[in-house]
Amino acid sequence: MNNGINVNSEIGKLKSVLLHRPGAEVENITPDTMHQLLFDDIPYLKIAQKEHDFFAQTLRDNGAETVYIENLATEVFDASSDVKHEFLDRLLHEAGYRPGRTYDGLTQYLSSMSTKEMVDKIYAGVRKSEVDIKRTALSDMAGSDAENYFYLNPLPNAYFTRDPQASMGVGMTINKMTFPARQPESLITEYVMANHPRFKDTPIWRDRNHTTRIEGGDELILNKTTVAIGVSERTSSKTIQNLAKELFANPRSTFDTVLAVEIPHNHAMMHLDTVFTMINHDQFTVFPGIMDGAGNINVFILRPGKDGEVEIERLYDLKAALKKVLNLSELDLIECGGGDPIAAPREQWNDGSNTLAIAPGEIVTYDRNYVTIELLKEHGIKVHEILSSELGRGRGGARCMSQPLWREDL
Ligand SMILES: NC(=[NH2+])NCCC[C@H](N)C(=O)O
Repeated sequence: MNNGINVNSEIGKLKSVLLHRPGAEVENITPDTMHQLLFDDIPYLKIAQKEHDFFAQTLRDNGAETVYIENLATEVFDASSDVKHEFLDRLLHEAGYRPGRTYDGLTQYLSSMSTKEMVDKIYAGVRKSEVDIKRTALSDMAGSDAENYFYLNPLPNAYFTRDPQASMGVGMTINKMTFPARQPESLITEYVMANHPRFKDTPIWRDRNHTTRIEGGDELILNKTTVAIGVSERTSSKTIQNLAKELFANPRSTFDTVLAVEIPHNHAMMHLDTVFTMINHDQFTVFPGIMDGAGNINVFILRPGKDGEVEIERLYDLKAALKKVLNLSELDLIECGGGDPIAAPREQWNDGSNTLAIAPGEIVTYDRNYVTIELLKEHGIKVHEILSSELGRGRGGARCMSQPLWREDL
């Protein structure tokens, strides 16, 4: 076991990774709620679990320890009932409950379970019909509260462990998520990071108690000194500048360059890693749809400036910007779907650009994106294919489903 965090690249050999096995929460999606829950369909849970287990086994077979966030949270709450009760209080507060009949009823209900059952229940969601709370207010009977079947909504996106936090060097960002559907996920991270002995003394570069947003799918570690961050539907430019300031100033951080990449703001490309991933020292996957007709895209290089300020250089060419920050004379951008006008968007939609590097030039990716896979192989990449019928319905691939905790340094 490797204690703490060590992630100084996207491609160093993967030694330890944080996962969440999809559970009952996935069966608490309905056609009425799926869009608000950020899903495009309702996965078949039994198959989604099989596919997820296959993914996890692939990572273990290749030398990575798989750590499940639900187990870390259970360990934390088992170790201290004070921490457990403080967490429940925060969770209920953030869901809008204040001490009173519903708050007390939910606290009692959740505390009566074993800790593991409680954690699983928090992911699954708590239905109104399963708790005995007298409901007498008008809002219980009329309006949108009455229409909602849940006291606590399910967290079906939790198997995309990439997003609520991001390992960066020896530290982490714990993220303020954009949509309410995902906000409790990073509260769980906060409690794990603050209380699990495994992460004692881990620096938190930025916590979730902010109004501006960032998500892990936008945070890519290019090397020990450089991160790329998407300006996206989920991550704001303000957050990026503030985080850059913190990374440049904090003596425990090794980062002195942030590359901000502006991508279209829409659901199919909600994070940078849905359109761009690093797979080798000088090789990347990229979805051509992020550039305009002339091949341009807004990229910004942020570096330490005078008096603790951040200096910003604007460029319009992703390749040129990457060469500059990585100090490379050549690099290989491999287009999703080979850049074909039909195959590229189809495979991007199914996370063809969302690859997880487990070593330099060696990746894990969904089997269904065969056009991209062929091309990757032609470019010398070693590909481990994983099953993808159900998992992809939540719009995330191998990178989204994994949060590296430890990579070997290059
Ligand atoms: N790193 C990623 N690209 N994660 C994908 C997350 C997908 C999830 N349904 C969401 O919308 O939040």
